[in-house]
Amino acid sequence: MSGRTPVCLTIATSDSGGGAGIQADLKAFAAAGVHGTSAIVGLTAQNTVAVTRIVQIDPETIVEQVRAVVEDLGVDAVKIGMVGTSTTIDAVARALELVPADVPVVLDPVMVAESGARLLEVEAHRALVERLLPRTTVVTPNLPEARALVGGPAARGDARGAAGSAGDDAEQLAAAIAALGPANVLITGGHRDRAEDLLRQSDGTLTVLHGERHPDGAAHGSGCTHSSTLAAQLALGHDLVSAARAARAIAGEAVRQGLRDVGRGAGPVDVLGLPELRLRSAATVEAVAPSVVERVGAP
Ligand SMILES: Nc1ncnc2c1ncn2[C@@H]1O[C@H](COP(=O)(O)OP(=O)(O)O)[C@@H](O)[C@H]1O
Ligand SMILES: Cc1ncc(COP(=O)(O)OP(=O)(O)O)c(N)n1
Repeated sequence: MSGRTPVCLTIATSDSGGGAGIQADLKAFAAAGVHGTSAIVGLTAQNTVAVTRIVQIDPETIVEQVRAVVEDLGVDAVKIGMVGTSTTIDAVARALELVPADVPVVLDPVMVAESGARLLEVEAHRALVERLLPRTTVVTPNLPEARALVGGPAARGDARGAAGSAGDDAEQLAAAIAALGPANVLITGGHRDRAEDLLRQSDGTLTVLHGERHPDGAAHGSGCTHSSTLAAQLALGHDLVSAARAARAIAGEAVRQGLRDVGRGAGPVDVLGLPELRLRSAATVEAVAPSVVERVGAP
């Protein structure tokens, strides 16, 4: 990698609760040391227990946001998150034509929130498969989303699904999804017994990415954090297996140190290590600007 700061672009939806979506993506980019940019395709009124409203951004504004970023800052990797409707998917597909063909695209096929709300209209599944998967470098479904992509039961409205058993169908699902056009498939492990991610590369090679399962309770945004970290690692120039390993480790750590004291539902993951940052920023202000501290403290 050259000395230039890598730039990542998230094309996704805002989560007003700050746990998932655009907000999680920008935090994951920052944690990885890349510059984060965004094309916001929709807004959710969302907290840790519910999604109460979803609004889509108009298609031309979506395309224009991507154009503005590509033409000036350049893009080293793209992450696509919640896209919501087929009209938005169509705009995202048009916007991707502005991104150079050799730039990796990570697609997180977001369908259902941790709180249970549906985030992708059922009629939009087909558009996601037909318009976005063929331009995708790595698609990162969780197990229920993987089933839905190949037309399984999750497509009928239970995309959250049950945790897979030790003998779940991840390998067969990865092969079936690969046939739909993405270069590589990474089935994430949050819904699998051992929280193992499974990577299927374009040549059919399978790699299991092991990691500890941490107690649930603060996993809101784990999928967004995972896919954004993966995009950032690719932007940094790492090969796919190393990038997938880093994404598994960092998403797992973000769940482990997740904010169980924030919200009444599943708390947001913490990819930045906020308690440590709080301590560090207090010490830094003392160290670099004692006069400011004195002035703030003065009557
Ligand atoms: N409880 C957990 N402990 C450790 N890692 C987890 C846990 N839940 C999810 N992960 C990791 O976080 C990433 C996102 O996984 P997943 O939960 O499957 O996605 P989503 O949030 O889209 O449902 C994966 O790398 C997964 O292995
Ligand atoms: C606006 C928005 N985008 C994505 C999600 C889903 O986030 P994800 O990390 O995939 O999964 P959960 O944390 O919700 O399980 C969302 N809720 N909102």
